[in-house]
Amino acid sequence: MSNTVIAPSILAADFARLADSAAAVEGSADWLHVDVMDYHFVPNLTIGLPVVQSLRKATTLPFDCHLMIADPARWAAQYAEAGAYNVTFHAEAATDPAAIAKDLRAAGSRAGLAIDRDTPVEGYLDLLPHFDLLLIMTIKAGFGGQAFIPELLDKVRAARRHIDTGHLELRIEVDGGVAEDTIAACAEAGADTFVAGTAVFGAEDPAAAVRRLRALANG
Ligand SMILES: O=C(CO)[C@@H](O)[C@H](O)COP(=O)(O)O
Repeated sequence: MSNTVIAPSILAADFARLADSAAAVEGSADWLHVDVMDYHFVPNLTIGLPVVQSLRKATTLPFDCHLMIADPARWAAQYAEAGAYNVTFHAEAATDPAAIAKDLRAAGSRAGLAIDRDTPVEGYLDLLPHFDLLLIMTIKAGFGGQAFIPELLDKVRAARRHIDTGHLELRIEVDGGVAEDTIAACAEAGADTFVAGTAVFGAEDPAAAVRRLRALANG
């Protein structure tokens, strides 16, 4: 059975019709990726806890919340309490990532650690046993629709080696510019979890786009 997870990013959806956008990929997607940006950690502002709480009631898809926020120690567990399946925060914004991961698990979600474009992954590999997912950005965090940066797959390769050698149970997620022409390279590098915004919600048929991405990831 395939281990592949496809997580459409609602950043590329119509924000006036978020529930309809979620419904469009129910049955084809595995998770719904929810980008939370606070205009401090990144220069963009999207949605926060009240929207996540409301949207949680509107779809059965598990939420993969990606917190691009300056103070994850203060907010992350509240997304778990709001019903997120997975909550990922940025290594660059955390003074004690393992403590936040512990809080997330105690609050009932899985814990994810995100590494932005300019952050080497090596300094965080020893923390991975505290996490369920490692998100490696394949763009600079902050905006959808950017061009995929293939050089960043070296971080995926390094993380995959470390995870497999250490027999760790951890997903590797890639996010940014993941599309039909880039997803196979991400899978080959060792990613098993794929965020795609424009490639899904920019397509005429989002569910068909998810199916195509899954087929390409699975080779
Ligand atoms: O976290 C982010 C942006 O910072 C992403 O989740 C984007 O939403 C990906 O969008 P596409 O590159 O797939 O359009």
